[in-house]
Amino acid sequence: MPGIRVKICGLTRPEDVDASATGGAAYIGLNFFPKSPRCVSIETARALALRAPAGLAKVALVVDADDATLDRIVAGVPLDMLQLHGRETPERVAEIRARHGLPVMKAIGIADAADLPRIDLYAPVVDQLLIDAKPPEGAILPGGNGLRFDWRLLQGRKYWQKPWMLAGGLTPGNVAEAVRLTGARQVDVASGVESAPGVKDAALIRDFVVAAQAGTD
Ligand SMILES: O=C(O)c1ccccc1N[C@@H]1O[C@H](COP(=O)(O)O)[C@@H](O)[C@H]1O
Repeated sequence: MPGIRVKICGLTRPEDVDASATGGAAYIGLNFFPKSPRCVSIETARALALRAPAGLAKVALVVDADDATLDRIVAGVPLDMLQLHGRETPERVAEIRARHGLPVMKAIGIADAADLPRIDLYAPVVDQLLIDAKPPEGAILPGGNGLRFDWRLLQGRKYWQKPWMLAGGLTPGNVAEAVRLTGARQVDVASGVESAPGVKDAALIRDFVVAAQAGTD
């Protein structure tokens, strides 16, 4: 069975790119949400993206970004995908995908079974789905909170119309169990591989990728 693909999200420093590449990540996430401790400027994101070796996909994370913001990001940073992590409607997702010519991944927040139909709602208009924990009411960040949801909600549901990633509160200590329970073939992590908010830890990145692979054994 092919290996699991890992996304390390919210890189802020050149050494984070190196750690993600040597650790075996398939994607890196560059965060443009101003309220996040992981937010980077376009200039920093460009430098990080240019440092990534061939084969390491660069994903821009945005939250309800307007066209002008997206235009600046796409013009300034070499990217492979856009991650929409706000309240973008399916119509807005389709519009962004058509305007920028990049694959789009939409984050869907899950708290309980009532949230699952939203996955099918977005599947027709995206290239990938990101199934994340729903943020608590009033949270400042719509993701990156280190919160998990009940992975059993995805048991027996491992196929959707599009490729998907599991996210939300994943750590080197729990990712193998998450992969086993959900059947995920791709996983995404932000806070679970940090020593402090916005500061990635190379050893945790390495441990996370190893543990994610172990979940497929
Ligand atoms: O990481 C952030 O700061 C962030 C901010 C706004 C939206 C999404 C964000 N991160 C994404 O959320 C998931 C889950 O994060 P965590 O692993 O629970 O900390 C993460 O994989 C990012 O894609």
